[in-house]
Amino acid sequence: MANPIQRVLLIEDTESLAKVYKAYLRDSAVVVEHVTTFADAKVKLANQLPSLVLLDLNLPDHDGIDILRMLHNSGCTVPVIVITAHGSVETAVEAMRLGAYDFVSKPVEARRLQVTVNNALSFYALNRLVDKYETQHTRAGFHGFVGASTPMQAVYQMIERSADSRATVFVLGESGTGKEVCAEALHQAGSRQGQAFVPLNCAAIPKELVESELFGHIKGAFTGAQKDRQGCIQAADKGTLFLDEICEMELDLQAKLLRCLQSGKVQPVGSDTLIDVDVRIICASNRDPWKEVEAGRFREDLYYRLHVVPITLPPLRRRGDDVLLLAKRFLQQYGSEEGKRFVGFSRQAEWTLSKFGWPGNVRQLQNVMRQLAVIHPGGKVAQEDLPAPLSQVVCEPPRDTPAQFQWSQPGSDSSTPPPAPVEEAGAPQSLADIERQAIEDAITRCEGNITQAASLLEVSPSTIYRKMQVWQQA
Ligand SMILES: Nc1ncnc2c1ncn2[C@@H]1O[C@H](COP(=O)(O)OP(=O)(O)OP(=O)(O)O)[C@@H](O)[C@H]1O
Repeated sequence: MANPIQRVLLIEDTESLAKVYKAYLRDSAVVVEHVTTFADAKVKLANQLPSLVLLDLNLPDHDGIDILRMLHNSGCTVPVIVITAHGSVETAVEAMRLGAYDFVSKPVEARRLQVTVNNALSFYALNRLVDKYETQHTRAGFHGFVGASTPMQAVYQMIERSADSRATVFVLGESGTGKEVCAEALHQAGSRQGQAFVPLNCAAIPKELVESELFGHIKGAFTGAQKDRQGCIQAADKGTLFLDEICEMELDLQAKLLRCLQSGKVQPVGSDTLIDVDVRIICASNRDPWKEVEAGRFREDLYYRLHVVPITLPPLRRRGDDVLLLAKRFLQQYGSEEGKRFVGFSRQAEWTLSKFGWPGNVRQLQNVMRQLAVIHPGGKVAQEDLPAPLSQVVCEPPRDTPAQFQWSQPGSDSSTPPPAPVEEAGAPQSLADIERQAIEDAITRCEGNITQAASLLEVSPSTIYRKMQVWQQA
């Protein structure tokens, strides 16, 4: 297909020079439209954007740099080549700052003009192609993420858009959905990527030590503080601090964190000195932070300071075919670590994987695949090869009726379907019911020990406690 005609808008108040430039560009396969004033240029640009603007800064009715400023402020990516007789360094710098593609001093040589115009047009065409490709292309992964589902495309876009900002991102999502992966992606996709990424899990550290972990301490600040120690905030200076499980932070510490964020200064425990820091904060929680505010466990002022850009990670059960994409990727990875080659799953195994509720999300899927890679000899994985809790699921591939699951009774042989016909099996269960049943079953099997049940299901105990709280309130 022939290339479309490229339109060049020439903004030049001297008619004779305009004629010269048009002559120079005669062989460049462009149509040159010429205006002599700022006002006419504005009208032309408002009617139709050209492929390129050739701009003389010295116009009779206005400073030409304002054309550049106008295009820049509107986010327009049309390349602008600035031509001026008054080629001062300041003007050149200002023009470049406003996004000018090139800066050409008068008298303009024919070859110089032809080369810069042709280069700018190719550059612009390429940029448009990349933009088109990026918006149309569905990504099967992004930084540490694997996933091509629509909800994950929205997550990738949010990460891309907020990566370069200093605004705090609050990552929300159930346990194991990839909140830390998201924080790292935000760091890697942004301009702080070469600097430190410091994660701090506020729930994993004894409460009395969190303050010193965050702000650092000086020697003698408390018993056991034998030397000065830098905290995470200082360690993340110029980079990113990831505060995981932020809702677990004590209220008095929340107040100190807020002061630090507002002042941009950190005060180590036991010290009078305030130290300047430049840190981008990303925080995460698997609780709803606003509910924590309402319950009086999270400061409202800190909530507003942190909850600037929320990114919610969908649970794995809402990611459609991503389950299989992830399962295959993990199995391949762990299989090759075990020196085995896997060729995928049987149809029924795929169906079970994709219809299972995955209460522990990607982390649980990861662990199931790791287990499979160890216990399975390699090749194709069948339904009966799937480890617990999937092995306990009797599933029936869909016919005309909705998908259905049952937990097999103790003593039954899951490797020998045939699955019960839908009518005999009772009413179809929702995913929430299946998840509840799985959790209750695990708790019974572990004789009420929540920690053991959590480890059996590959989720954190707090996930189970949270679910139980929801059931009690229902
Ligand atoms: N989309 C994904 N692609 C590949 N790996 C993933 C994805 N999501 C999560 N993971 C992996 O799953 C595991 C759990 O992820 P991560 O720790 O980020 O979850 P989390 O939401 O922070 O969990 P928690 O709330 O329990 O802290 C990690 O090993 C991570 O690498």
